[in-house]
Amino acid sequence: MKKPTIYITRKLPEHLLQPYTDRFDFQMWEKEETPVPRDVLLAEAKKAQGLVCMLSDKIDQEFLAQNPQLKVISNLAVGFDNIDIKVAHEKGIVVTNTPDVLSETTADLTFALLMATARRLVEANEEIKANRWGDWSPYYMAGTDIHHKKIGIVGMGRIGEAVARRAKGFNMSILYHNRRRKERAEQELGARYADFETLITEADFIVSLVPLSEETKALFDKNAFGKMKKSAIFINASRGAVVDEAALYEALKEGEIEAAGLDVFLHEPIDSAHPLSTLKNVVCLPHIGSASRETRTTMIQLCLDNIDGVFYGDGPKTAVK
Ligand SMILES: NC(=O)C1=CN([C@@H]2O[C@H](COP(=O)(O)OP(=O)(O)OC[C@H]3O[C@@H](n4cnc5c(N)ncnc54)[C@H](O)[C@@H]3O)[C@@H](O)[C@H]2O)C=CC1
Ligand SMILES: O=C(O)C(=O)CO
Repeated sequence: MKKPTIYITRKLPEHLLQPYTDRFDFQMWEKEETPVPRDVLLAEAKKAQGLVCMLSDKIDQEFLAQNPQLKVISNLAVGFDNIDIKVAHEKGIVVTNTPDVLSETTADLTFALLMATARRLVEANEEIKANRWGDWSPYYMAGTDIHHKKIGIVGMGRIGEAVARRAKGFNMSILYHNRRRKERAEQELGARYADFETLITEADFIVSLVPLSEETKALFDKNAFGKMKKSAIFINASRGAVVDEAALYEALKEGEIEAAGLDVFLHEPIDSAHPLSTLKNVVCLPHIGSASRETRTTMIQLCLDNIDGVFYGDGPKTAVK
């Protein structure tokens, strides 16, 4: 058979594609750091039987209506809120994502963000860069403790559990909220299930690791921030849209909560003019949860293996159901 054409929406390293080139004809957007323009994506995808896409590509009804010939869409992410799964499935297109392989790396970053926010690491580093480090004084750059505090994890899935394992190592008490109770995690980690309201009211650190869906859109709103402790620290490593950003800004500015650590935003990328990045009590990161060299390589390989499985094997390793 003729080699299937696979369109890749961002420049990926040639050596990772090389093992598959006898079986696929790869076409690729030429830039690594700039997303493919919509018109190019629409034109190129029409010539392809498979697509490797990124979070920044909107695989919506319009795209899918124009590309019913696609057999597989392989998303370089575990989150798939950029893809209209229902419409893709109606058209018989297989959608795949990259679960598990990024869980530990994303949990490392989430916990690092929690620590950086609680202990004001970014602000402290800025003190030295701006030559403001003076004499020792008792409360200079004092943050808040992490050990023995209460963490509340909203979305106790693969990454949520990996964060809970890290929290256990810091002797934290662990609350979680999830669609389903997880008895195994409760036993292994001493985690306690709580409804959403109890979790946000009681936790010292509230960590969002819940996927973006109609149910979770703006889950963290004015009402939720109003219920948190004044000393609460909010961490978001899932998707920006689970937060009402204006409400978060108000809560941080008015001292309704103490601080926030954010890896994700409603409209990415943000810049220094974004209201949340102007606040001293916020640590902002440019969506780097899974960004280790090892994990990004593994994610790319999994994307390609999924496509390979659809065309030449027993199906994809990790299909979105
Ligand atoms: N910052 C970053 O770079 C990264 C962000 N992510 C985000 O993290 C999310 C979670 O990834 P995984 O842990 O692999 O997913 P997962 O599917 O294993 O876990 C999500 C958990 O949330 C729960 N959940 C879903 N809807 C809920 C609701 N309405 N209320 C309560 N619980 C609900 C599910 O039951 C599940 O246990 C991804 O969807 C993605 O948005 C993932 C990787 C990297
Ligand atoms: O995998 C995801 O969902 C991300 O956000 C990036 O790894």
